[in-house]
Amino acid sequence: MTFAASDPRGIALSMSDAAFGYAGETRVRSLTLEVPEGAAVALIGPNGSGKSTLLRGVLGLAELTAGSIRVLGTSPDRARRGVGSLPQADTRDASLPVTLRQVVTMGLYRSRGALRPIGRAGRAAVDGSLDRVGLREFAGRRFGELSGGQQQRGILARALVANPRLLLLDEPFNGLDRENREALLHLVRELRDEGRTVLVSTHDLEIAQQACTHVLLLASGHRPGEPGHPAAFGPLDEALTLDAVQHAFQDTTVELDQHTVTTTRETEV
Ligand SMILES: Nc1ncnc2c1ncn2[C@@H]1O[C@H](COP(=O)(O)OP(=O)(O)OP(=O)(O)O)[C@@H](O)[C@H]1O
Repeated sequence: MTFAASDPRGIALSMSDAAFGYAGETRVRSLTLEVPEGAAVALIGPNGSGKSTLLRGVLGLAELTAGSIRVLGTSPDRARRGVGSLPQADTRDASLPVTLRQVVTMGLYRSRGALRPIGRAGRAAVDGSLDRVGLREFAGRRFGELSGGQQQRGILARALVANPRLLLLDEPFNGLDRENREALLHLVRELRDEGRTVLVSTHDLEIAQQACTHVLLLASGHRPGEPGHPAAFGPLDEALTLDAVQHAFQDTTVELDQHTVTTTRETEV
């Protein structure tokens, strides 16, 4: 199924001065943005700037400590059925004795409930999702025996199986070899072309340029422990400027348009 963008396009995600955090403590703040349906947003920022926290906020798993958020026209909790997510690789437990097919099938539980039989349509959705990431032949393998790149694609198949309108991918390119990276870039473009909305966090500006329509650059707080905040948001060619990158990546080296940019930390706050 595709979600062809109507004209004018719907808004998949909006935030108004939103802030997210844990136990009442804000970790990323001042988020005001509208993401049109069918956009692919690269979420870029240094370690600790709040990329994962923001993605968890969209899922309703991090606390909204200020402002407001609407996901697919409703609250994060109500929107969950329409949202697929790929958490960061280090948060997964690959030791469970389950097959790849079982892992992907878990992606259907949210929409059907774990106790209802999956049925023919569900099995077809699982097969389709495995085909999509090129892993159908590995369906019966134990998940923990697959390579890191294959596990990543397996989790992506789990995120896709319930036909989500919004996909949240947390650092999906980390640790991928060139072949897996190209396949994933291709898939992100394909999902976008189908009218789905994608938010993908990455440290890699090249990925943003190759697969995304929009960029949200996050900067760390001015002092250690302060929450991250946006340095820029908008269509890629407007928002991904050297100034914004320098603001976001203070005191680090990044690459933009094949140029290596070394930025220095501002002494003023
Ligand atoms: N579950 C949690 N409970 C409390 N604080 C947390 C939790 N998860 C993250 N944080 C804190 O929130 C801040 C932002 O972390 P977050 O993981 O969102 O950043 P990030 O930009 O995704 O970083 P990275 O690029 O390293 O993954 C950090 O100070 C981190 O210590």
